[in-house]
Amino acid sequence: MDLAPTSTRAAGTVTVRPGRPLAGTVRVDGSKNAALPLLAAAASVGRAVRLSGVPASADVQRMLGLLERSGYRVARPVAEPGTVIVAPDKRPATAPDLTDATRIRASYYLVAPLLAAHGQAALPWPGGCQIGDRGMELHFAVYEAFGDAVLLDESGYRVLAAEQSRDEVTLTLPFRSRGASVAAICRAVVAGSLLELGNPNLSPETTGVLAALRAAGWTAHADSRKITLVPPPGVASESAVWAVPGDKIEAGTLACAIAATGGEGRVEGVHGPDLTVLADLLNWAGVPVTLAADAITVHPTRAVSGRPLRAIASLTPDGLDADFEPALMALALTLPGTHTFADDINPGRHGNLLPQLTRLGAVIEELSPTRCRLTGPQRLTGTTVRATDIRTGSALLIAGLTARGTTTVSGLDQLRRGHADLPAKLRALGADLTDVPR
Ligand SMILES: CC(=O)N[C@H]1[C@@H](OP(=O)(O)OP(=O)(O)OC[C@H]2O[C@@H](n3ccc(=O)[nH]c3=O)[C@H](O)[C@@H]2O)O[C@H](CO)[C@@H](O)[C@@H]1O
Ligand SMILES: C=C(OP(=O)(O)O)C(=O)O
Repeated sequence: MDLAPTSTRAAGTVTVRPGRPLAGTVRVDGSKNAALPLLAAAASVGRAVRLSGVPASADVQRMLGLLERSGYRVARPVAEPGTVIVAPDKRPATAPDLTDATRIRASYYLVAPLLAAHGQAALPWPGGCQIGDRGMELHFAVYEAFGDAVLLDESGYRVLAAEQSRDEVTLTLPFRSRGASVAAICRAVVAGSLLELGNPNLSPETTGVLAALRAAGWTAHADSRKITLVPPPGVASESAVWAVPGDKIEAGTLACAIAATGGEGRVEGVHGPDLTVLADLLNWAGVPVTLAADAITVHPTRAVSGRPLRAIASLTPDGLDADFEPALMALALTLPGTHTFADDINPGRHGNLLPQLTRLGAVIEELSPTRCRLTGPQRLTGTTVRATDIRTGSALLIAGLTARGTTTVSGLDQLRRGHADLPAKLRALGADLTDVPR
């Protein structure tokens, strides 16, 4: 069963009009970028895992369909929306058709589950947001460190499992790739190997997988130097119970939207510490926010700070997640001061985002293809714009809330890849958003 990624009834375009400052309380969904690696880890552990908080976003639904076709049973208890139970299934007689793996970046997480089910993984090159050249050579170095063979061609890649699993695998990543770190963790789980991974990614999405494995019997340690993962001494058969954390990017986006309209509100259902870097930036720039264990609150702005926002995406521990940057840019257009932005991780992001904001009248100085500067506040004027990728879509909704007149945002299918329904959450805070029927 392919779990239909996008409802054909869902609007492809939305109109946004400015109105009252956003206010109220809203709850985020589970995080796409946390759910995807947790699903891969669940399929890698070789027993049933009950995962709650699984969002209805299109990429996650597509991943569930891919797992089903890869040899995993995916049950959805009707009485528990958002919960799935992933368990090994009978191995399909024929090689699975995974051509739609090309639609999402995170299809790379399927390698370990496929190796567990079939001894090999044959996948097309991944897709997802078109935000620059998005390599996979670190993933291949990971598999080779486990003794696997990797074969590449124009259409995709094949990983053939090592004949003999290695007791211990040690490798150091050249940079802190989240995808390659999770790939190494899931591969170690399938191989039953002890893993020492140097220079790891320590984003909450990666450490969340380690926490889930700990709950299932693995011993895991992570610091900025390395991740150590030790398999459990025996084979456990009881099912594991994991939860997808609330979406930190959705929470940050909603906080930026509230702040951009000069409103006040509370965004719940998120792990507060995941928003520390964002909250520090907002407070510095004069947007008062407070974090609780499970929420971020945006308070009314009291004084105009004029302090420059510096939103520099980074893979280092405690760095700013690149996916926050577009929403911060839309917010900065309302804040006094000269603000700087950089996303060297996703080199095509600004190439998507800046032309769309410019259509709304934003004046942004491009310092390089990945760095820019703008001085706020700026007066935007509504026009038609396009959500070329998930986070550009989020930024355009925020910008539309502050622009004069009507902003028409098309390409909502992109936005829904990452958020089941971000417009509905904005409406719950009072935003004037209207779906345009297809
Ligand atoms: C599904 C998911 O979680 N996607 C996120 C993930 O994407 P992505 O999978 O790109 O993230 P990684 O952290 O693995 O990679 C960071 C950068 O290094 C590049 N790279 C990575 C591996 C490799 O073998 N070769 C290579 O060149 C990637 O193309 C990317 O430009 O992190 C990005 C940066 O935080 C986020 O914007 C994405 O939302
Ligand atoms: C870039 C993103 O997604 P993906 O890596 O899945 O394309 C994103 O979530 O903003």
